[in-house]
Amino acid sequence: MQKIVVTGGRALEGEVAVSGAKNAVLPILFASLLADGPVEIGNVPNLRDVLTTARLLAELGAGVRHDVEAGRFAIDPRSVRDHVAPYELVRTMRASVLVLGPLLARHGAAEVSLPGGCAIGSRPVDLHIAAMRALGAEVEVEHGYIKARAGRLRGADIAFETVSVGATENALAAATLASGTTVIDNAACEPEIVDLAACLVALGADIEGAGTPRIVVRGVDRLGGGAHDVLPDRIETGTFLVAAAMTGGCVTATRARADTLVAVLEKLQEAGVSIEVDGDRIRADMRGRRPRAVDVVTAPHPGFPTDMQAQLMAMNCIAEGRATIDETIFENRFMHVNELLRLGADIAVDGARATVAGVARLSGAPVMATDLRASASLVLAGLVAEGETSIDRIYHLDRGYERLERKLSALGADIRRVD
Ligand SMILES: CC(=O)N[C@H]1[C@@H](OP(=O)(O)OP(=O)(O)OC[C@H]2O[C@@H](n3ccc(=O)[nH]c3=O)[C@H](O)[C@@H]2O)O[C@H](CO)[C@@H](O)[C@@H]1O
Ligand SMILES: C=C(OP(=O)(O)O)C(=O)O
Repeated sequence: MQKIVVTGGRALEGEVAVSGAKNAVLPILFASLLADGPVEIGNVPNLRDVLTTARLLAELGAGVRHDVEAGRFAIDPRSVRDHVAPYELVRTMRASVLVLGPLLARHGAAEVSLPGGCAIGSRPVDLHIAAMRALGAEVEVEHGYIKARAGRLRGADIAFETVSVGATENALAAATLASGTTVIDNAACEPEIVDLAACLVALGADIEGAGTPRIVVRGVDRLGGGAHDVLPDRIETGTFLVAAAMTGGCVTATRARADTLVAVLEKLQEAGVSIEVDGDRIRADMRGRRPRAVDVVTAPHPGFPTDMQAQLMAMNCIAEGRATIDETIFENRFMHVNELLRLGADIAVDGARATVAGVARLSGAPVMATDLRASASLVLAGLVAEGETSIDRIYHLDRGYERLERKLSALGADIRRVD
């Protein structure tokens, strides 16, 4: 199994180009199933989750061409004949549940394996199912599968009791082909929802309010082919900026979107990082300084993203002072704590709150990645730990970061992937 080996101590300097957002490209690729013409998606990151999505789309019968180097995907959904998303694929990628709405709306049937729990929490799908039912589908859960059937879906009022990114995306996609109008209340406001809506509109959908808690979708009879470029990954961007803050370096993230990560930029400024935004470039300058510890409470957008929590915790581990981190989205998203402790961090966890006291130095050790952002936090800690840190199980990292070790190495890190 591959590992990443980092030797800490180098300040990162230079420019790094941000890839397309994992959490936007996955719902968008699934939503292409709604169209009855070819769909071209650009700025597609080369990630394990994207390859899994391509396999799932191909398994359903879609024509799929993936130009990895150009970051382009061409999908022809007209040849889709199957409507089953099998366990073997779904279990490796929770976002597979996003195939439910598009398949149901376009083909009147979908069987999607329950994604199951994962390291960060139980991750139920009750809100996805309730939304499909509200749109007129019959949905049963049996033998580990969500089995849904419908004639044409009917527009409905859907008020989510909890903000869910995925359930909002499934409801939004399905509603585009429903008869009549759908109003989604308490919708997630993440930038990836806005990007999905922009792609659907490019295919001919009629959507208003994406990015606000109320989305209105007027159903149309068909979606045609079209093209869309995926927005930059705000979590990857944030990870590079934290790397600059932790190593006392100066990094410019290019092809980035500062407006999608305001809460993260504010926290970095509070930690003492000088942030400059110039168009699609974000520069984090921390030369000659050590970060101050900052309190963080994760929340739905525009709050501080749970997907940056582990990285901020890594920063607090070597910051000056003590700070608390409250994880309010997922009940078990502190899997990185035990591994950071192995590197010499001082962290105490009490329920959903971690209290981190900054230490003057971390020391390298073998550690194990448990989930995607936990892996990123261990790489970040490794960048400043004395000696060598080797990170095992990096298939988690490859699910959501494109060639992270190459990008960090280009910024001057001593990091390599080994077999
Ligand atoms: C592919 C993708 O975009 N993944 C992101 C998406 O995950 P995902 O869409 O799975 O996360 P949700 O926004 O749905 O989850 C938010 C909360 O709602 C709960 N919930 C969710 C659905 C449901 O049917 N019932 C229910 O109770 C979850 O357990 C969680 O506590 O948003 C998360 C929160 O920003 C991010 O961490 C993930 O990176
Ligand atoms: C939790 C994440 O992703 P997923 O929902 O795909 O597991 C993430 O991107 O940090």
